[in-house]
Amino acid sequence: MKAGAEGIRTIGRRIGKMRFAVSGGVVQWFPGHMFAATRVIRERLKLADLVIEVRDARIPLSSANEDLQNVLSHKRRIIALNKKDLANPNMMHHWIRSFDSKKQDCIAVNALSKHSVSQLLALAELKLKEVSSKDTMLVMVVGVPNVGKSALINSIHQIAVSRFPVQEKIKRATVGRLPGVTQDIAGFKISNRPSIYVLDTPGILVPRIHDIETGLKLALTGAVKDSAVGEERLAQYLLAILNIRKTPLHWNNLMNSAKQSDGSSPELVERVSSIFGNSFHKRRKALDVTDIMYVEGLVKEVMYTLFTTLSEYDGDLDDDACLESLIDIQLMSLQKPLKVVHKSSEVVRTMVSKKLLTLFRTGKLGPFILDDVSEAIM
Ligand SMILES: Nc1nc2c(ncn2[C@@H]2O[C@H](COP(=O)(O)OP(=O)(O)OP(=O)(O)O)[C@@H](O)[C@H]2O)c(=O)[nH]1
Repeated sequence: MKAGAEGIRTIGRRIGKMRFAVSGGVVQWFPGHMFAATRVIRERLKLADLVIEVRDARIPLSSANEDLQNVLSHKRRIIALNKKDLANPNMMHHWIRSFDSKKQDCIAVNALSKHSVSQLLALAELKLKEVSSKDTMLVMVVGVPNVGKSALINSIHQIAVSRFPVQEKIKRATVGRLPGVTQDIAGFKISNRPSIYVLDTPGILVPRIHDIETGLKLALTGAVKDSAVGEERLAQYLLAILNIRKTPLHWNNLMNSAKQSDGSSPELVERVSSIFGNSFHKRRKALDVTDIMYVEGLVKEVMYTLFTTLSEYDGDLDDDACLESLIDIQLMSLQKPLKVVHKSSEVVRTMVSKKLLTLFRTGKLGPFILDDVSEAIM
């Protein structure tokens, strides 16, 4: 196996030209309601004293909405890089520094953690108090689909209720010139003197897909529906990234023990035990072979399969055709650890792809950041 050292940007350019990427054309997925929502957001933004723009920490650049960047950059704005638990912390550090250097407030958050969301709210309060002497201020949450806006609003709601048990929701005058579009704006109170309210309905922005790679990234992280791209194409993209970055080679802690594995289902407990050593037996007793152990074993098997297929591959990975052939081998080899059984190889590839995507999206394959910080613009 040979592969040159490549930066993420070069990887992106290269992948964008590969057969699986080009074959389906540029990713397009713009449900009509999103365009209407963007119009409403533009109107509402006029009322907001501060905007929390939620982006996916795994794609800090690709999850921005370009159409509104002009408007947003003239507002007081905090960029919340959400799902930080799924993002590589070292690379995240570089991203935060990059935003800082452009005087853009930015914070990495986990919308599912109240502690993390409290930190975001503290920053929002600080920013508002610094610059405004108004008695009542409004914070608006916006972001492209699936970045965690609702999860964030839910956590904010819980924090708001714990601070102000009897929540007074505020009402504002009709917003927007369009008939039938949201008449009132309601929010959760998070602070007194000044009164700060966070609008309870997040704004959904249309992601801007300029190239194939951006589309694939948005789909891989869930901002664009899988069906707009196709699961297999997405899995091929994911495998291309993993192989070019040589990520499976870093999973080498599994190498020795898992070599004895044969991949058959009844052997799972023994194989997992060989990977985890004695600690597995202790945990297994305590948990009585729970689903968690099953998934952990499965993940280790997947990692080991990707590790062996990559390390044993003797083609030149700088060559696109070789990389594609490795990806093909891997998609078929993953059938066993992912326990996919079907007569049709097409169905097998789709099912393997779906399961692999789930592992990636739930962070089971480790934390990632797919965007290149050197391309950062706001
Ligand atoms: N791991 C992780 N998952 C998160 C986080 N925030 C949200 N999620 C998950 O991401 C998925 C999407 O979250 P939502 O809050 O529905 O995202 P949204 O931006 O409101 O999505 P739309 O309604 O499509 O615009 C859900 O499964 C959440 O549980 C986070 O910080 N970490």
